[in-house]
Amino acid sequence: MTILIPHQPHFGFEVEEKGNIETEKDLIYDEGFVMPHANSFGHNFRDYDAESERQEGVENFYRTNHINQTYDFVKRMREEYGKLDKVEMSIWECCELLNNVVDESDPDLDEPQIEHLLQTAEAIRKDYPDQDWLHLTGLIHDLGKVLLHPSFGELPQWAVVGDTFPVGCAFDESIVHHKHFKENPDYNNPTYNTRFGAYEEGCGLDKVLMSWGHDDYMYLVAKENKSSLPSAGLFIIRYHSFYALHRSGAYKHLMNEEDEENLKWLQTFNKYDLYSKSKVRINVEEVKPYYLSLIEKYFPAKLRW
Ligand SMILES: O[C@H]1[C@H](O)[C@@H](O)[C@H](O)[C@@H](O)[C@H]1O
Ligand SMILES: [Fe+2]
Ligand SMILES: [Fe+2]
Repeated sequence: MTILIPHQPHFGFEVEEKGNIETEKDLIYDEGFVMPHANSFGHNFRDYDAESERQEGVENFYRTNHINQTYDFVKRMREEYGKLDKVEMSIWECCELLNNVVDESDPDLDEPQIEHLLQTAEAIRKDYPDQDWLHLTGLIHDLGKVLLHPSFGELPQWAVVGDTFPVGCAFDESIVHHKHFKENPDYNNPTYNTRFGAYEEGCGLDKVLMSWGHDDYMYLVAKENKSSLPSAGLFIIRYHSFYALHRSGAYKHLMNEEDEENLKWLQTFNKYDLYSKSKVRINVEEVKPYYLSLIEKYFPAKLRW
């Protein structure tokens, strides 16, 4: 089976597809999975200009996010949260904790987070039954949102969720609500506001500081706790909110060869992350044993967060 994206703007990259589907009626396949044409609110997915009350909140979110995510801020957060001295818990305990947090940046989702995690993972599992690492990546990719929880200092939304982007070089125009960067102190700083800024051509994304949030934090948690997920899994977790790259093709000049390889998996993953968002609930108890077995395979029983 293949997930096909209706009315999808150009991706900027060739995405590996497992088949070609041309007409809308073809969107219905094997087990009846239908790619939704609209999100739960009746809008296109990721329509940041749709007029609604929810959008106003989303734009406010991005305004604060764009003003405050500076190079210095990101460095400080990476140092502080890289210590992993806040909590000790298992991956599943974290999934449960996440259920109490709300993501104010997302125009497509108002379901509890655990639903989104399982919807993503289960949709991938149907299409890629043999890639168990990718199922688990689906389950855990958003766990970094626990930073919103009181036991993590209750970080504000703008420091946890939303799309991410590099800091330390110019903010690309393709970033959602780009205009609000004008109020970011780095915007007028000549060290940080050029195409390369603090970086060099082909230096590799690992060298690039990304705006602070749930992606990079969860990557640090997985890496430091010695997860055996393959490099593509860690890359997906770390850059899944980097739409300027994986959707618009910006910042490619900072990538190295390994990034290019991993990006293919990220683009595959993104379809499931985005288009599986729906009101269809997954039976948690039914699928829990399967995911617990994957967690056991790729992670220690308790992790430092
Ligand atoms: O609003 C969403 C949400 O916060 C997702 O978890 C993140 O990965 C997306 O990039 C963002 O647009
Ligand atoms: Fe996310
Ligand atoms: Fe997600």
